[in-house]
Amino acid sequence: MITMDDIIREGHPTLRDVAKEVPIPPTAEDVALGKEMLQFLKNSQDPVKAEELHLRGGVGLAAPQLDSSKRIIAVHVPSVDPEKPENGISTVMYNPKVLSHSVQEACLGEGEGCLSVDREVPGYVVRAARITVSYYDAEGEKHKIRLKNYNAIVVQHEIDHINGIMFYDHIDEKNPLQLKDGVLVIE
Ligand SMILES: CNC(=O)c1cccc(C)c1Nc1nc(N2CCN(c3ccccc3Cl)CC2)nc(N2CSC[C@H]2C(=O)NC)n1
Ligand code: NI
Repeated sequence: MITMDDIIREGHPTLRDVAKEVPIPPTAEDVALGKEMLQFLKNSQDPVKAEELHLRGGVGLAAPQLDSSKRIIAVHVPSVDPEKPENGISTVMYNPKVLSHSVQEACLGEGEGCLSVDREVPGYVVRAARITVSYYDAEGEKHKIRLKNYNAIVVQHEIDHINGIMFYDHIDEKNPLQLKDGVLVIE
């Protein structure tokens, strides 16, 4: 079971590597890793388990954060509206790829956090508001999905990880809290 001890922190060189594509269909090892990553996110959002296992809450995790330089990400974003479960996303993506994105940009109003960054880094992380992503699932089936708002932000944050990019690389150092016109602020 993955705990915080398995998550490498900023400064560890693997976080800056470009991760390698995994064979499709994924190997049994990569399927097991993906399952563990998703379970970690679910545990991290469960008040009892998070307390018991001292987990920081997360909605996304990338294999490089476990010192495994592979293009595998897990996202478990609960829908804010229980009546619309389809607004959340819970899946493991193998070799995810952003096929296209909106010109429109968006950011989280409260900035971004990362399980590999043990400090608050204030500032807006401006990303595409909508993306079209292709990826393979654990069975090796290809998917092509459109994401928007929070789901799009999270998947972009995790795909950054498999490209060696940290969220604060996107923050404007001079004006971290300045917003260009037209950037959608997601609360
Ligand atoms: C500096 N200000 C901030 O961090 C920040 C500050 C306020 C609000 C937000 C919204 C912020 N931002 C931010 N909050 C999150 N969570 C909110 C808490 N939540 C969670 C925690 C516990 C149980 C269940 C859950 Cl659901 C887990 C997710 N997650 C991310 N990111 C950036 S994209 C990948 C994603 C990630 O999983 N990071 C570990 N950013
Ligand atoms: Ni992160």
